Amino acid sequence: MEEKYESLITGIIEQGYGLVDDFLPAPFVAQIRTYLLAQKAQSKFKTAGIGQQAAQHTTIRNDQILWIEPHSPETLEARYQQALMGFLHYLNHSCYTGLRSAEMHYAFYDIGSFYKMHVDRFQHDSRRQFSAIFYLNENWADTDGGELLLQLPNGQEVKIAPKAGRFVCFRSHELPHAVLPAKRARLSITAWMLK
Ligand SMILES: O=C(O)CCC(=O)C(=O)O
Ligand SMILES: [Fe+2]
Repeated sequence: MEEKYESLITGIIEQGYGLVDDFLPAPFVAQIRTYLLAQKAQSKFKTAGIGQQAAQHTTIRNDQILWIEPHSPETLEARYQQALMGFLHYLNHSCYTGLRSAEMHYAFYDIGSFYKMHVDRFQHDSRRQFSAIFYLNENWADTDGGELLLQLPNGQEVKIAPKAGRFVCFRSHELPHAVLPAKRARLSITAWMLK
């Protein structure tokens, strides 16, 4: 994993975001995707909100989410948490980031769902330091939309397709970003590393 962690950090420092493909092996991605869909089928997802009161503003975002509990007893979730915490500890050792924990949820963007331009930090809570998104969508085509749109510090915009196994990370308070409307269901795990 170290090479992947290094490449993520270099990306964050040099261009404002890090991206690696095959963050975890494809069979794992397929399994956790199936698990997500099973949770969805059991109506465990809720329409996402905005801010700490989680008020619903479906003109800003209309995805559905399911929080993953810390230290999950579910093996698949524990494996993802292990990989993410590995990165968190690597960041602390190499960049003195002082991160303590992570919070994360599954996200399900149904056809037509989006999340308008925003930053990930709450107004009165600055604990969120890094945002990290792991995508679970096999055979995502350019025509499927649903890209993550990043507004980079240099003024450029980049569009990132939510392809299975892809992991993207950036500083939560620095980088405005949006999710463009998806033309097919778009599945992911979003995490925040907290101070
Ligand atoms: O799924 C993505 O690509 C980004 C999600 C996001 O910005 C968020 O949940 O805050
Ligand atoms: Fe976000």
